[in-house]
Amino acid sequence: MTPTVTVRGLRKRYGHTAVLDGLDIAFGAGVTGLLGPNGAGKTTLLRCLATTLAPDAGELRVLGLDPATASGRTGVRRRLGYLPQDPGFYPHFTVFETLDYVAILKEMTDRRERHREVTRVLAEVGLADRARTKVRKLSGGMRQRLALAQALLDEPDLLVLDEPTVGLDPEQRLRLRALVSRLGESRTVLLSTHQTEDVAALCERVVVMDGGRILFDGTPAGLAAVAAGRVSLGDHRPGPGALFWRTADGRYRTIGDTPADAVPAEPTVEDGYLLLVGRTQEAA
Ligand SMILES: Nc1ncnc2c1ncn2[C@@H]1O[C@H](COP(=O)(O)OP(=O)(O)OP(=O)(O)O)[C@@H](O)[C@H]1O
Repeated sequence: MTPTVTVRGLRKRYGHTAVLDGLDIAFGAGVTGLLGPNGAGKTTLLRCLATTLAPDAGELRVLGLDPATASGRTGVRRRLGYLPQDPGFYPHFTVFETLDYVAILKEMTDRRERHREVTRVLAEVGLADRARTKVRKLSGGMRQRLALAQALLDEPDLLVLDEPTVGLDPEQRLRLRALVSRLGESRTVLLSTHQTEDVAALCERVVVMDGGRILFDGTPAGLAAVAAGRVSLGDHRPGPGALFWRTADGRYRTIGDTPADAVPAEPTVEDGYLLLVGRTQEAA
């Protein structure tokens, strides 16, 4: 892998809490998913890469540039598409005006070319028929698609997407998967999510973070394999302390020690993630 993004010894703390605790990692072309519980440090890492937050210590190289310098930050921003967790839009702008405004900030000076690009990204996210709608009239899922559209403007080399599937209906989620996987064929896409199905379906690499550290870095199949031999299906309710739920066919699916009458089941990415994160939370 030729790294597009390199992170060495990255540290960030708020007050006495170390949110990123000496992180070392590199990312190359393709789609990488970041998983981790609330507060794990995913957004903090993505914000450092997107140059909206300065780390306390450590080295970053993003697209060959150093975000610690003013010229490096400008260079990264020119080639970056960033979907922040909480994008602030002007409610009285229309969808088209919002994207046109971001495109101007991205230095797209030719009006005709810029409008063509806005039209293209609107079609990519299925909002072409909403171009004249005011942002305040959009549904939550439509607003999320608008946020994604602004990240796609001007074909960025690096896409940083913080929880891109939040609020999307199943059809739009599928559409986003198709779009992101296509982009990942030639670019670096980093996305954070709580949806293990999206990771399994879309990401060739998954990184699990907790407490500002990396717990796992590998393929979705490798993360599922963390739970190999520790997932089972049984007809009887497991004892207290077990992590289980009743499935649609009335059987009990248990993650962890196999109850006496249960049979092994195929582990999923979610099972591996739950075991990994559960173990560290028990140890904490
Ligand atoms: N501006 C801030 N001031 C103080 N603490 C902050 C700030 N931003 C983040 N934090 C804290 O840093 C920690 C990591 O937050 P971060 O948003 O990076 O986590 P996350 O993995 O993205 O979580 P989530 O899945 O909930 O989005 C949390 O404990 C959070 O409360």
